[in-house]
Amino acid sequence: MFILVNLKAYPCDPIEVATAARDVAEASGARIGVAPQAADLARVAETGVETWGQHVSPNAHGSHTGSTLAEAVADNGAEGTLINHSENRLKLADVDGSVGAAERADLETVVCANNPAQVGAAAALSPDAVAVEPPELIGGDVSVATADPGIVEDAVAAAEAVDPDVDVFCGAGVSTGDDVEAAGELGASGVLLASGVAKADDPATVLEDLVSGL
Ligand SMILES: O=C[C@H](O)COP(=O)(O)O
Repeated sequence: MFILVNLKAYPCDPIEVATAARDVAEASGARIGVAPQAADLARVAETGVETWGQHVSPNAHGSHTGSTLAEAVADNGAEGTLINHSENRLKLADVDGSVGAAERADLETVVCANNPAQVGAAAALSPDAVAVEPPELIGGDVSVATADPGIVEDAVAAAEAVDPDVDVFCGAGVSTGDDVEAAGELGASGVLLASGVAKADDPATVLEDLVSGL
C-alpha cells in the first residue's frame, strides 16, 4: 500500500512531516510520499522522502504566468504528482494535458476523481493511478473505507474495466492503520490523506500507526 500524504495548504511544518515520513518509511519498509506546497518541493525532497507535487499544469515552457510546470516540479525533486484534486479541479482536456506533461517530465501520476464514473474516465487517460475521494468525506473523521466502502469497490471495478494497469487509491478521512488495512481489503493499492497527518500534534506517531498493519 502506498501512503501519500498531501499537505494541501495546511499551516504545518513540511520539513517536520517529511522527516517523520522518511524515517517511518525507512524503519517500516512502507512506501510513503509527501506532497507539499510547490514552493516547498526542493527542501522537502532534500530530506530524502519520496516527494510529490500537488498539481501540474498542462503547459510546457513558454508564456504561461502562474503555471506549475511538470518540468519544474521534477527539477525540484518530485517523483510524482497529483492531478485534478477535488480542491483543484481541471477541465477534462486539462487533466489529459497534465497527465501528458507529467509523463514528459517522468513524473508518476495520480488523477483524483469524485466517484467511480469519474474513475473510469480518468483511467481512460492512462495515469499510473486514480484516487477516488468523495468530497463530502474529505477532511472528516470517518474514513471513506468505513463510510462508503461500496464507492471504493466500484472504483476498483471501474478502473479495471477500462485499464487494468491503472492502480486505484482511495482517500478522505483516512487517519489510522485500521483505515489503511480496510482500504486494502476493498482493493485499493494506496491511500491519499491529508488532515490526519498535517493537522496532527505529532505527525510521526500518526505515520507509525498508518503503517502498523502493512
Ligand atoms: O488529498 C487528500 C484528500 O483530500 C483527503 O484529505 P483528508 O485526509 O484530510 O480527508
